[in-house]
Amino acid sequence: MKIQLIRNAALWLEYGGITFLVDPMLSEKEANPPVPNSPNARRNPLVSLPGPAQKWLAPDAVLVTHLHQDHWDEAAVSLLPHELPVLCQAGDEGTLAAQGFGHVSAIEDLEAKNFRGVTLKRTGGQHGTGEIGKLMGKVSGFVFRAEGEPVLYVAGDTIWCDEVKEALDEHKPEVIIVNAGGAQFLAGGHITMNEQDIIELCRYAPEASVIAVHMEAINHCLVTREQLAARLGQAGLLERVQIPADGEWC
Ligand SMILES: O=c1ccn([C@@H]2O[C@H](COP(=O)(O)O)[C@@H](O)[C@H]2O)c(=O)[nH]1
Repeated sequence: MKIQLIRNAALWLEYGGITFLVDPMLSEKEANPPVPNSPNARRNPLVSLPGPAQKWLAPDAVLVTHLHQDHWDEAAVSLLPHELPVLCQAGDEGTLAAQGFGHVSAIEDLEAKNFRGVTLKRTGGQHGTGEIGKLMGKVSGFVFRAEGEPVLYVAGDTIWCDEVKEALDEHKPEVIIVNAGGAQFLAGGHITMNEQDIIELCRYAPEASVIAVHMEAINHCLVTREQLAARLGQAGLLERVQIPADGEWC
C-alpha cells in the first residue's frame, strides 16, 4: 500500500495493485468562494495542488466519499475522463451519472463491493451534530481489504462518533485516514475531526497507525497541522499519527 496526500481529502492510493483517486478537488488555488457562514472570508482552495492536476487523472478508479465541493468539484468533473469507474455512496450515483460519468457504482450500505480484487465496505459517520449535522447530509467512510495489504479505513468527513467506533470494532483497521481540520461554521460545533476527536480515536484503536488529512486547504478548516501536532505531542500520541504535507507519500 502507498498513499499520497494530494490536498485536503484528495488521496492517491495504491492498494492491492489498483490505483484509486479519492475525493478529488482539483480546482486551482482561490478559484472558489469562501464556504458561506464560516469564520473567515478566504477563497478556496487556500493552496495550490502540489503538482499539475494531470498527474492524477488516470487512476483505475475514483472513489467519492460524498459530494461536498471540497471532495468533488467542477474541476474534477471536467478534467477526469468520463469513462473512469467511479465508486460512491448509495444516493450519489444519479448526480455523478448526470455529470456524464458512465461507469458509476454505488457501494451499498451493508454490502461489500469487490473492485478487481479489492474489497470495499461502506462505513457510516456524522458530519457534525444537531442541525448542522443534519444539513451536511449523508457521509461515508470505506474500509479496504486485499490479500497481502493492511486493512485500511478511510473514515471520510466525520467527527468522532458511534459510527466510527463501530467501524473500528468491526474492521480493526491497521491504518486509519481521518479528515481533520476541525471544520466549523459560525454556528454549531465542528463537522470534521478536531484534535480531541483524533486523540479519542487513537486511544480507542491503540494498534492502528493514523494519517490525518483535510487541513489548511479550505477556509472553514480551523485546526492547522501545527496545532494538531502540538496537541498530539502533549497527549503522547504524535508517533502514532502522520500529518502529511500536500504531495507527501505515507
Ligand atoms: O469550497 C467549499 C467547500 C465546502 N463547501 C461547503 O461546506 C460544507 C461542508 O464542507 P466539508 O468540507 O465537506 O465539511 C458543505 O456544504 C460544502 O458544500 C463550500 O461551500 N465550498
